Amino acid sequence: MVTAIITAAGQGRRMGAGFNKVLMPLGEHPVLVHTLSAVAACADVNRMVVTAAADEIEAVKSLIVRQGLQAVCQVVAGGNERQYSIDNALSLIPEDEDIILVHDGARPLIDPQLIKEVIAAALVYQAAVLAVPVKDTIKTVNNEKYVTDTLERSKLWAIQTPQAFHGRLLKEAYCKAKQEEYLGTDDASLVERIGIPVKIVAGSYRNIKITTPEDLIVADALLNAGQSPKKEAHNRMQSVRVGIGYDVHRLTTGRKLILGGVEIPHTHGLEGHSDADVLLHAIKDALLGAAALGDIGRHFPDSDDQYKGASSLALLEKVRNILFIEGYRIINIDATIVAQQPKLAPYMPAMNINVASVLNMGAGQVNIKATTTEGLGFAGRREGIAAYATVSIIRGSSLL
Ligand SMILES: Nc1ccn([C@@H]2O[C@H](COP(=O)(O)OP(=O)(O)OP(=O)(O)O)[C@@H](O)[C@H]2O)c(=O)n1
Ligand SMILES: C[C@](O)(CO)[C@H](O)COP(=O)(O)O
Repeated sequence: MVTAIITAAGQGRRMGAGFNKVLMPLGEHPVLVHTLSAVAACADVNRMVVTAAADEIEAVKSLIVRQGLQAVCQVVAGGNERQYSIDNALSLIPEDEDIILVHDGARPLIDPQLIKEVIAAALVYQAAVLAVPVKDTIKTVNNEKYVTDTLERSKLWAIQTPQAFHGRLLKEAYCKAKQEEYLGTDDASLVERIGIPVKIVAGSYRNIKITTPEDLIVADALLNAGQSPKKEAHNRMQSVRVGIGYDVHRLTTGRKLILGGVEIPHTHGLEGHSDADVLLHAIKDALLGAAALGDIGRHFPDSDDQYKGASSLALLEKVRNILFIEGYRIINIDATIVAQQPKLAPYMPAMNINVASVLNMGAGQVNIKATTTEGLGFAGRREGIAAYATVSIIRGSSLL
């Protein structure tokens, strides 16, 4: 289960509007409504806990009801600092929650796909945050306003929210910070203090935090510009890449024949360390290849017992997460199975659905086909089955 804490209990002092900036209008709705809608649009988030100032709880509850989110959204009173608000929210979340995600109510332009990516990264790395490379030169300055140091920009990233963590880990980090009276400006800094490495996931320059009055103007302009592919592409350095995968497994008796995650009745099955799903192996190699991330042997070595008999569909999901973490989305997959027997046509639709659903793709983005070799070669002699796959992926576009 994934719970998202949405922080909305601030006062908006730097905005200087005299009331909470997350309740200020942006386009047709208050800032907080944009944020809640974006988080609710991420299918990987199961429920939300929203922090609200004691005297704004009713206002926040009514926004939640207006959005029809009351079944999945709880409201909790905030504290004097962002960190204390989150501490209150944590007390409503079960000890064994898989992932707890924290997102600023004041970041209304978050792309639901980026929420998905940071959750996927947290599942793999325990702790993950969205971030973008800084654009300005950053210097440290002393109390007399003299520069004391110029930091090396290539190593500097501006940290955003959402930030996602294994549930127990975030609770432990908050507990330690409380005991030691440490006050951080983000959640990852609390986790860093207990010695856990935090993984960076490429964020977006659109994901601004509404803090001062000009931020509202910028957010309004970005909202009006919508999901302009040109702007988003420019911001996230769009690039399309292709990959190829090829695999062969020997046919043998006493094994199941599994292709595209579908068990196919046959006299023979494929030999292998995992379930030997030759089609999914070719697709995974193509995906990793397109992202220049090696191959399945590197990520899931057959010398490792945890992959003995492993489901290739489960490993395909891991490959998807690896690509998400690197900021890639999959455009399309085309694959061919080379098998003399059995006849595979009746099983193609089920294979197509399996691949598309695990990779969060539409059925029309995946094409699986099969051919015989007219009796020629190892496939023709029914000694083995081969599969070829080509894929294209894109980085830096929210179009898919
Ligand atoms: N005690 C607090 C302080 C902040 N927040 C929330 O945390 C997010 C980030 O905080 P910030 O931008 O600092 O908001 P404010 O505290 O409202 O702004 P300011 O610091 O200018 O007063 C905001 O969504 C804010 O509502 C919160 O839930 N509880
Ligand atoms: C968590 C955060 O949004 C990461 O950039 C930021 O640190 C919040 O700071 P704030 O002063 O509470 O706005």
